[in-house]
Amino acid sequence: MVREEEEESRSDEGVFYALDLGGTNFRVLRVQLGGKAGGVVHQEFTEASIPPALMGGTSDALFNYIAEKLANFVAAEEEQKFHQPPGRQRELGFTFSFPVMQTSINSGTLIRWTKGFSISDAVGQDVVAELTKALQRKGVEMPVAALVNDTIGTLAGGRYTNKDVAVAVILGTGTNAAYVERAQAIPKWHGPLPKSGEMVINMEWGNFRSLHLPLMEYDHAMDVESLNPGEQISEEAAFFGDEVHAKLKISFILRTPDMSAMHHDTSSDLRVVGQKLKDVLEISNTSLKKSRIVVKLCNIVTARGARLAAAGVLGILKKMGRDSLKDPQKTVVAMDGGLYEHYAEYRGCLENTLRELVGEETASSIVVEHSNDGSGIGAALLTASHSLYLKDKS
Ligand SMILES: Nc1ncnc2c1ncn2[C@@H]1O[C@H](COP(=O)(O)OP(=O)(O)O)[C@@H](O)[C@H]1O
Repeated sequence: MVREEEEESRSDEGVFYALDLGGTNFRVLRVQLGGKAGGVVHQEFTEASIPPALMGGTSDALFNYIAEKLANFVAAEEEQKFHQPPGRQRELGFTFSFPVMQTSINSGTLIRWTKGFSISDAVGQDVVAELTKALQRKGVEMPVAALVNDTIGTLAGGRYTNKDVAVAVILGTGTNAAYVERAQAIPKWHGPLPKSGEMVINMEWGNFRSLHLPLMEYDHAMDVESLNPGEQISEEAAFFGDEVHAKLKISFILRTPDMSAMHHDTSSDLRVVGQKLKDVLEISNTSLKKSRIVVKLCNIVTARGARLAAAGVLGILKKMGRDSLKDPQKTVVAMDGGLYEHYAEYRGCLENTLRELVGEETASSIVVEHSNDGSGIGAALLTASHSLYLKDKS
């Protein structure tokens, strides 16, 4: 839970940095905030992927790599574009989207890795301290003022420009959601109530389990397979001939962008499907009939994922009492993540399902919006509102 304090922070101005590590890619963002009415004056970012070897190495190796990219980006800051009020240090917001036990606004211990990372010596460590040490090793003196989850960052970034943003959903390598809740509706909160009367809930909905969403045999197979690769491969079907092709036995060989390309193949002979099967799986000469079945399969898998995500959003809207609005008040759901952004069929199915679930009348008051890197801006804003510099001066 994070207290809603952005409102008071708008007097902040200066250069803020945000670093976003949430999966296969990480981004570094530089923002010039223009004070009370100025908003975001300038922003620049750079992106890099995490080399697979570093995803399973040591904490130092990962954070050294990140610190080096950040150091290079900071060194490239141009004086003509970015101005820092005199005597004020640049500060950093760290968006770290893995399960963390947050111990303060700028510290938190890693509970476990997800999304393909497995760096055992980082588990149980304060990720802000790990990052800070690496920055110091690279000669970057930039305090980390806020540790943020990407859903929280997206919510804060979205709300900064549009007060109707009340929900943020990430659909990328992983998935999660956050929303604005009435503080009084949070039984486990016994502290003082925030002035706004609202708090933000980070749902960590990737861990959601419910009897209402039964796991299918394929879910179990995938779960087991992800821990013990190679042990749970179904060889019952021989769809592409009498034998199961060798590449089909390799877990996770078919990446979402390839599946998406096949799903969106509009050519009359489904040549993208044929090409992908050949390139990725080394299966050639697939008949048109079989290619059509492959597209249908892509559709089944996508529709299930999209409908589950829509059900999750409906759950939030119900909890907020916004699932049957008849008045013109809008509820904006800020979405981000590569899956939502790039997979048009997925995105369309999610939005149609949500409309179907809330009904036409309410659908007009629910707006699903792509928040383009709202998370980075949000992290920079939260950094500004929790500035260590301001704390020191007050
Ligand atoms: N062209 C694409 N079509 C479908 N899915 C895509 C495409 N490009 C990326 N993705 C999905 O987006 C995910 C990356 O999401 P992103 O939000 O960029 O990063 P991350 O969650 O790793 O920080 C990939 O794992 C992949 O599933």
